[in-house]
Amino acid sequence: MARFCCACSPQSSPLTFIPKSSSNFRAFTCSATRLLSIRTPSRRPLSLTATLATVHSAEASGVDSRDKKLLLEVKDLTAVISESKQQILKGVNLVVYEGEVHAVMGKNGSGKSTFSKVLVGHPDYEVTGGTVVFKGENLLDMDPEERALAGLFMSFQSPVEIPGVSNIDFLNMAYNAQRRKLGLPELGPIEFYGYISPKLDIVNMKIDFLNRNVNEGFSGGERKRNEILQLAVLGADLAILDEIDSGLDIDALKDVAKAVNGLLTPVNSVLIITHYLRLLEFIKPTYIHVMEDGRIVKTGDISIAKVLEEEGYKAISEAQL
Ligand SMILES: Nc1ncnc2c1ncn2[C@@H]1O[C@H](COP(=O)(O)OP(=O)(O)OP(=O)(O)O)[C@@H](O)[C@H]1O
Repeated sequence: MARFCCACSPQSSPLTFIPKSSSNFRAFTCSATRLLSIRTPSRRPLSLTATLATVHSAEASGVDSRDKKLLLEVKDLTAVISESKQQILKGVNLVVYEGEVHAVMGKNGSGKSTFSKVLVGHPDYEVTGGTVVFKGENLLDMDPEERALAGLFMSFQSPVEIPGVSNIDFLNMAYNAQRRKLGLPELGPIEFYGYISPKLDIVNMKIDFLNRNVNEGFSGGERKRNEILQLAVLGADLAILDEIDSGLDIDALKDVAKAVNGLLTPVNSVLIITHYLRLLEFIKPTYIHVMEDGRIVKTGDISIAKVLEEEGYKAISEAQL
């Protein structure tokens, strides 16, 4: 089933709801506007060298990749900022199979969000090299809407507000746009209410949030829950969650992690961008990648996050020597 992240007007085809720039989340690219991861020498774990090897995901697990279906394959991806032509991604390689949870960690400014935005086709960035294959198709050939319809969902680091549009109307439109594309009948307001109501429990959100304008006046934590609600409504083969844990209190973090875990199936995958081990203790990642200066420089298991938490990124750099 094809899935996507957000949609626009009831008349328009479903469109990926992409903020124009990180600093101006009220500007959108589509007709949505109208709508509205070591060491210190003495403490280095024995297994560290193996853990920190830069390896292909399947090789890292020892799992025979023939048993799993390939979902996403990124090879030598390079990208620049469209306006300035400054290179941010300098050759990203990543392989995601169905049912896997990948976490991308890395210092501020290492390129994590840029990588995820490039995957969903954000216009702020221009791909200058490499390939991205998603479910056997060339992702880079698709516009953002097609990427969403192909099953890519992204929750942004700073979810946008949509003044004048209620959450339930927005989600209903998005869901119906998806159904139209699939040749399915649309759900009217009452049917959609029946569909979405149980999903509120997944993210522990009160029903009142459905009638409020999208993200308007929402606290940071409420915005993040709302993002996961969108994911629960629309579904995704690959959900990219950019710092879904930022600004969450402990209970909210657990709720969001539980919701994400509840949405995981053997055939879909999650790419989580995070700075903290605490989220990864709730959503157990299959692999952790460390991004540095626009490249994934390390791949391994949860122990990477543990070492990072204790010793910081210096440990990663030292381990490379
Ligand atoms: N649209 C843009 N315009 C100007 N600079 C940009 C733009 N997008 C990204 N950058 C720059 O690219 C670099 C990587 O940014 P990015 O947001 O991808 O980092 P990050 O690893 O996600 O950081 P953080 O952990 O702080 O969220 C940063 O130096 C950032 O300032």
